[in-house]
Amino acid sequence: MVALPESVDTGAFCPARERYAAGVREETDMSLKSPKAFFAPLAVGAPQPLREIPARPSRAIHFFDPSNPKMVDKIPQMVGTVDVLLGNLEDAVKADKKIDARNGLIEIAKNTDFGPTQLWTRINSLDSPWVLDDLNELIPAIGQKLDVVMVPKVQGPEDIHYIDRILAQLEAKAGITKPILVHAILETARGVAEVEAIALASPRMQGISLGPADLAADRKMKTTRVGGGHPGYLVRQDAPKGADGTADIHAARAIFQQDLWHYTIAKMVDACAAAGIYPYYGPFGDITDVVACEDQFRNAFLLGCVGTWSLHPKQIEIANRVFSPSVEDIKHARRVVAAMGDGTGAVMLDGKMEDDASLKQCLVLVKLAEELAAIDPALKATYDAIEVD
Ligand SMILES: CC(C)(COP(=O)(O)OP(=O)(O)OC[C@H]1O[C@@H](n2cnc3c(N)ncnc32)[C@H](O)[C@@H]1OP(=O)(O)O)[C@@H](O)C(=O)NCCC(=O)NCCSC(=O)C[C@H](O)C(=O)O
Ligand SMILES: [Mg+2]
Repeated sequence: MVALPESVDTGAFCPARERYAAGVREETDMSLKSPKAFFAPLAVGAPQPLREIPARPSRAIHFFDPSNPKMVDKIPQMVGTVDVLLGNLEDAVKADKKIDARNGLIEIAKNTDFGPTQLWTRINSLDSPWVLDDLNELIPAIGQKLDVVMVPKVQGPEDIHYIDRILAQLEAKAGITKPILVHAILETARGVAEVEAIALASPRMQGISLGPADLAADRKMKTTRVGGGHPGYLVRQDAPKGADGTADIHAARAIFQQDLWHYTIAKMVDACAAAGIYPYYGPFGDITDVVACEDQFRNAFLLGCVGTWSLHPKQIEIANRVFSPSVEDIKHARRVVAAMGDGTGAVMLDGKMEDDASLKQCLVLVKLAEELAAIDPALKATYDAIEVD
């Protein structure tokens, strides 16, 4: 039993202090060196870290500015139509609105029943004058309702360790019973180089999103956009031979625009999959080009991402559709599952060989469809109506 020092204020009830006073020290491990210590709470009285990140649907992480009354008005009616509502405190919120945004988020969180919709926030960057107050004020006020804290401009695992410890201290002080998860944005060159270490930095790590705009600036790419492609990043078809046998470089040739983000998304997906956490595409800034937005989202879905950001209400429907397996995919997946019986061996289906590896891919889709159907009644009805021939 450890007695509290005389100097400690024993006024208001504080669960962490009570536990500390009772000598509950063995639950934490300050060394952080052994694999066992990885799952120890980082502050006495903080909730036990999760051993597995729950697979909660998060097709669209919808950004809103809690200092913008027009956006705030729309939040209650968005509950249930989007998987994640994210109160953004960082970029896109004007400097003189930072405090309003933080207070606005606290108000919305307190006064809204989020039902099946998750509540996330994006805090200010770790080098900003606002981040410490963001955490100090949000966690005691609404920590029990916050599912995930998104951390921008993460450079390496040390940034996650820093947030991890502060969250544990604040959770303990506020008596929060479920651990708040952490999501990193991949938007610095060093962050990309360290993505595997970031993904493994804490049991709180829920996932990682691509931040193409800041990443482009940090890498000194020569683009001026928020995500999406670029017409100059292309491959051109070979020139046909001219009459003199040399290449006719002026002949009409097909050009194929390439994906600027393929390498980074693939690297992020591998890091997340290896760590058991979830990868996301980020923002698509051309709000009017819903077609290219859908293409970018679909590329990310096919590569392994589970969701994306939506910046405008019109992007929510696109994300929900693209990040839900199609009827055709589920129909095919169920046929393969049925045809593969106990899952071993190989069979022919429509002229194609199916084996345990293609079965496993099909099971990824079937499992995702089940998870989405559990929270989306319209999608459930669609999937239930599928008839497998
Ligand atoms: C992009 C916007 C600035 C567009 O806003 P606006 O011009 O007002 O659009 P509309 O007139 O079409 O809006 C119609 C109504 O819908 C409301 N609205 C708009 N956006 C939202 C929203 N996100 N959530 C809720 N409601 C919204 C408008 O207020 C209109 O209402 P009304 O007048 O009553 O009909 C704007 O959409 C916006 O600011 N979006 C969020 C931008 C954002 O969060 N950016 C930060 C994320 S991207 C980033 O940070 C980059 C990344 O980190 C990286 O590095 O890559
Ligand atoms: Mg950014």
